[in-house]
Amino acid sequence: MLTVSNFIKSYSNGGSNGQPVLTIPNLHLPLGIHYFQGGNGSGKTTFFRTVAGLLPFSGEIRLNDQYEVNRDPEAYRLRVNYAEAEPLYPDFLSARDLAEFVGKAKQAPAGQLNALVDVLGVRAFWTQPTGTFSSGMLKKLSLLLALLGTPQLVLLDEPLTTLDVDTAARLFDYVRQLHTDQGVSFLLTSHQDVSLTGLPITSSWQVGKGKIVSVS
Ligand SMILES: Nc1ncnc2c1ncn2[C@@H]1O[C@H](COP(=O)(O)OP(=O)(O)OP(=O)(O)O)[C@@H](O)[C@H]1O
Repeated sequence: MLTVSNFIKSYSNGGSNGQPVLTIPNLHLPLGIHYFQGGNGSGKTTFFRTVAGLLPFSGEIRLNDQYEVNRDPEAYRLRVNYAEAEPLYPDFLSARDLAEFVGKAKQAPAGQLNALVDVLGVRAFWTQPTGTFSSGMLKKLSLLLALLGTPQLVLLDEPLTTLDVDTAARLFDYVRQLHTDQGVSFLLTSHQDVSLTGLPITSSWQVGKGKIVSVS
């Protein structure tokens, strides 16, 4: 499903003293739900943001042996969605403004947005400016945006953080269904016990010391 090769990511602004934050000679993730763990500052968000096509890097990231993130950016980004660990949006935009915009860009099927509004429980603050949102409300919105369209891969960075228990249960039921019925793959990070999601984890990975290694 996802192949990463000859990957080197450094920040050019002097972060990590200009040393690579992550080096990945070769990583192949089959269709599935893959869990990435690691301490603060180990590189999980850097990895997810790069796989989402948001950060420059050296190397190749290819989806389904077909779409390379830099060579086929439109096709790739139509198929790979990302929910940030700590989402931030322009204060004056409402959940509806953002969802309608992203829904169009991601070619969301008819009726999908309405269903996701119920899964994530965002109807109560649908037209409110995001500048007034609590951290949990922002999290729900970011998860909703990441599920719009027909992605083949969804990256969920810390989906458990700040999410209330009932919403988390509905979200992970929905994720399980997408995986089982439509073959959607997921990458997850969590500082909490990932078994709380109830999801079948295909593989686990440890991020640290500039590398990603398999956890058996
Ligand atoms: N925009 C940036 N500019 C420079 N350095 C950065 C930037 N973002 C992250 N880093 C550095 O990259 C390294 C990895 O950070 P990253 O945010 O990927 O870690 P993380 O595993 O997601 O951490 P956490 O669990 O705390 O969220 C850290 O050394 C951090 O200082």
